[in-house]
Amino acid sequence: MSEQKQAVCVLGGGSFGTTLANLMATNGISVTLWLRDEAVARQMNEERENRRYLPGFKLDPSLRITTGIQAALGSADIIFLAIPSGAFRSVLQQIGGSLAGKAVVSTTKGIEQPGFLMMSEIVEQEAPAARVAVLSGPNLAKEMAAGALTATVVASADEQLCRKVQAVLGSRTLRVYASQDRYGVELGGALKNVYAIISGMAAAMGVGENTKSMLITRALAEMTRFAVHMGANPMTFLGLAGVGDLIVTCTSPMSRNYQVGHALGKGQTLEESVAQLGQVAEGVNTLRVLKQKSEEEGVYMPLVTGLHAIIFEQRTLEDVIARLMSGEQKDDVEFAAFSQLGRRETGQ
Ligand SMILES: NC(=O)C1=CN([C@@H]2O[C@H](COP(=O)(O)OP(=O)(O)OC[C@H]3O[C@@H](n4cnc5c(N)ncnc54)[C@H](OP(=O)(O)O)[C@@H]3O)[C@@H](O)[C@H]2O)C=CC1
Ligand SMILES: O=C(CO)COP(=O)(O)O
Repeated sequence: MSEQKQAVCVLGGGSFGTTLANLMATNGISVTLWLRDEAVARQMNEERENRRYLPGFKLDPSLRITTGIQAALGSADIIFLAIPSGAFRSVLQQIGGSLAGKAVVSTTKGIEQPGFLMMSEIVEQEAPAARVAVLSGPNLAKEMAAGALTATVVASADEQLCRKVQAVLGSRTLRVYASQDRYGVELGGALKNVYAIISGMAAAMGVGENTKSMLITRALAEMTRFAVHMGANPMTFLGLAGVGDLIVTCTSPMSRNYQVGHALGKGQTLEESVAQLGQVAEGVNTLRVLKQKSEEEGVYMPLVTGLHAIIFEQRTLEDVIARLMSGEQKDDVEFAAFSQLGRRETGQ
């Protein structure tokens, strides 16, 4: 069968699932989008628009939308998961047995606790006979839906699977790059959300351009330090799924994590900020998980520690900033990090 005849299923009818499904349907791929909410599915089928999560974008006439998860899987060869991390495992548990031999691509940017598990590791547990990949990169759903030129990364040790995903997703507006560092690509996507919250907060405080640049660059140093400690390839963090995604979410008010940070910086509580958003901001949970893991592993992460202190330990912004600025003065680029190339990637 030629790659163009692939059948695809997308699980999750939020902004990203809808965007990906629609992009592939526009490419001429046979796509079924599954979502759990009957009323939203009915509205989408009637009006050919996802008014709840992606208002203003018309859906391709060929895109099928259903709330029947087994019907959605049908004969699909590739299944994309765009379910928030908190619900990811429970959705897989409904269908794990049907995924043997299928390609399963996680697009979710979060971490499960306990276990500090990436979403692809949950796929391996719940659907052990599936072929697994992840998709990550600077991919604001609304911009992709609007046809903005965009690049993303598909990562898997299974090169043939990467080619399959490139074939169904790549288009005149979307370039899909391949990587073998699945762990690093996935970790990059999850970690940057925390720094997007910090950047949104800084923007709300009216900080200068030097400060914004310092934050993004030190965020990259901090996330790379952690990732290298965990066995990811540091070079991955210089790519689209690292610095690329960090830049877009730390600078764009379209990022939901940035929006939460901005609301916090304007003095709202965490509960108010999240409720006002009405969509998922994975960085809040990732912050909790990362703070705990960095302490267990003894990895120095002052930005994570500082944000955690503000959000969860009732410390003032002024106090945290004063501490960050008076810490020991260290080296700029930690070249030692680059001497250990991806233990997880090379299986060492
Ligand atoms: N939006 C973006 O720009 C991008 C998002 N991502 C990642 O994609 C993932 C999904 O995010 P996104 O689409 O943006 O989220 P949204 O907040 O836009 O939508 C969440 C979707 O998940 C559904 N959902 C929640 N819980 C369940 C459940 N238990 N079973 C079935 N469906 C459920 C919601 O359904 P309901 O309405 O019924 O609650 C809704 O359709 C996140 O990890 C995010 O980080 C990655 C790249 C870009
Ligand atoms: O991951 C994203 C862009 O790459 C989306 O970011 P937000 O979840 O912060 O909107």
